[in-house]
Amino acid sequence: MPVLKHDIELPASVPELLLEKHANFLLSYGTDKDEYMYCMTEHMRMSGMYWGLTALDLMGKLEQTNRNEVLEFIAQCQTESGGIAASLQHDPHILYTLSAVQILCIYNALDTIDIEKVVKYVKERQQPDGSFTGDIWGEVDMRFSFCAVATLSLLNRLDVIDVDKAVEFVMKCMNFDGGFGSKPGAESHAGMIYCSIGLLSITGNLHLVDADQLSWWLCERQLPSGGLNGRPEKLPDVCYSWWVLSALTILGRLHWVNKEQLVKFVLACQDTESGGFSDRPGDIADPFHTLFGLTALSLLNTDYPLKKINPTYCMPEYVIQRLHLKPARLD
Ligand SMILES: CN(C(=O)[C@H](Cc1cnc[nH]1)NC(=O)OCc1ccccc1)[C@@H](Cc1ccccc1)C(=O)N[C@@H](Cc1c[nH]c2ccccc12)C(=O)NO
Ligand SMILES: [Zn+2]
Repeated sequence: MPVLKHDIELPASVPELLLEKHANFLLSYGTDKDEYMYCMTEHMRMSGMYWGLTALDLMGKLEQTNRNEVLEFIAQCQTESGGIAASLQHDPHILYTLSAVQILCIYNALDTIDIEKVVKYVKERQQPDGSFTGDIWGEVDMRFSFCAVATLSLLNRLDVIDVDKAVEFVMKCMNFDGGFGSKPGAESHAGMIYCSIGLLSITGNLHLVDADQLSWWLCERQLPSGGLNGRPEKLPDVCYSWWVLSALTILGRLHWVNKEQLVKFVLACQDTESGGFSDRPGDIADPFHTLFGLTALSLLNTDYPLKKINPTYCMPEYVIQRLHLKPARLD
């Protein structure tokens, strides 16, 4: 019987949090506009900026960023439809509309865009069955339901959609294992569980899930290396620390994971040369995994000097409080 290899060996010793190196990695990311990775990620530039800015704010480095340049870029990415694109000359999409609104909330600069037109664009995405399309081309995915509800709640405009129908569609995506997939019948995935629990947290419907069964499935993601995967039989990946831990925090069962082992795994994902975090020890660091490595350490209440992250919005807690938002949690 072949031994299935779904885990990795951790190095004997792992470095402490290299905070300054991670700040420099993010601050210098994208300075060389011709750099290969910078060009290859243009189609999700707005999300990339959200990952970098949120991570820098958690490390207390937001004042070292070029606020005016970012606000100017976001204003130029808003299209006639009201939706916001990932980059100049790209088409609007609900994923990047959320990322843009998240950045504007962090900078406390929502007046940079036409809010009424953003609200109209998001409202138009809702289908008769309560689901949401990502853009005008009609792809439905439960991720987009979370994007719609998160965006509208940040703008205090949840009144423009049918929230009950939105919740009804999310619950159709729940599986027998207590998890959630991208559509009714799709297999459970930690990222989708984050989106469904986040939407239920914002709309005050957490009573609809079986917290014990779902939390058990989430804790099953932890492997001997201490890392978490996104589905059974998959390799551990530092970004799944976020998808799993944020959902467990909202469900009031964060203490069910082995914190010490997970912290060791996350610290092992740091790139001691370039700075930043990679998905697994030894891989290339990127802004996406850097944000989710830091949010994991923030949720796990380590002694490192990081601001608190809000598990529902994946934004600094002080920003959510400034907006007077109180997403629900089970205690
Ligand atoms: C498009 N993405 C993905 O598919 C990543 C790929 C990956 C990274 N490590 C393992 N796979 N997967 C991913 O984000 O899966 C988690 C997930 C999936 C669906 C819904 C929510 C989260 C990543 C980008 C990426 C691509 C390739 C390599 C590294 C990062 C991505 O943009 N993820 C989205 C996931 C996400 C986060 N918050 C959300 C809120 C609503 C909807 C989606 C998201 C994101 O971070 N948006 O800000
Ligand atoms: Zn990952």
